[in-house]
Amino acid sequence: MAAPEIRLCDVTVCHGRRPAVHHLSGRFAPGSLTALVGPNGAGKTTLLRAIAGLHRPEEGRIERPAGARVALLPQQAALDRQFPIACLDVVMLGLWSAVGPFRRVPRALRDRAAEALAAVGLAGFAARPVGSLSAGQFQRVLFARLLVEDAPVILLDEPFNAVDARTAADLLRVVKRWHGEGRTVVAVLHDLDLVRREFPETLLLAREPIAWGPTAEALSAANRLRARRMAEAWAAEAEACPRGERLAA
Ligand SMILES: Nc1ncnc2c1ncn2[C@@H]1O[C@H](COP(=O)(O)OP(=O)(O)OP(=O)(O)O)[C@@H](O)[C@H]1O
Repeated sequence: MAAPEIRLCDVTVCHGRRPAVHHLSGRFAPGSLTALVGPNGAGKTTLLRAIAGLHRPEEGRIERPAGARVALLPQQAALDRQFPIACLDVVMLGLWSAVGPFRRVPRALRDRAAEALAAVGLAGFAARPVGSLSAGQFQRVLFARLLVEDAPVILLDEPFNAVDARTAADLLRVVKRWHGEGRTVVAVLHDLDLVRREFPETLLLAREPIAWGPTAEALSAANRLRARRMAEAWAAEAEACPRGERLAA
């Protein structure tokens, strides 16, 4: 799979006037596997949403080739599961770009969605309402949706949160398969041991970029300390500094 490059050019993303990501530059190389780490409130979710095109940067640019598809796995906590929808229907939501809105899903694609459920260990769950699933089972359904979406760029927001060790190991295998297929994968993670073991690249963010590169270097003790200090020092009411001011500094 030919994954596109994603380039961030001096990107600042705000909520209101407050920056969640401040003057970030760098690139996700095609086919790279990157952990996005940082303290709570460091801007990780906001950055993923901006890369997915759901939040426009106030300053700077996020460059990717026109038409390059990006799939996003949101945090489970951000999703409402109390609506009457079956597992297979959730998986088929990943087909909307192939099928189009309000169109009947062709048989072959329905079969593909059922195969994706089986691939994440949920064969026989097609008709189960998602409200009846455990957190780990629901995460498997969301991974099945990503499987059918088949995007060259995959963004995962805390993919192993609230799942047990076996589910995490199964889902990690899926992530590694995507990486092996040449897709570009970015995952927000808090488990630094897991990051060191499994993720070759790391972007350490504390609203300001702290480090971006090979994981061992990015997660050095000095960088982690700098990230913690930056997070503690950031005033909640601080506003973004304009680019010109920054360049002059
Ligand atoms: N919808 C919103 N409206 C206003 N402020 C927001 C909104 N979403 C996030 N923020 C603020 O932006 C900052 C970054 O939040 P974000 O969720 O991107 O951080 P995070 O690194 O993903 O945090 P965590 O590790 O806790 O999930 C925080 O100060 C947060 O309060």
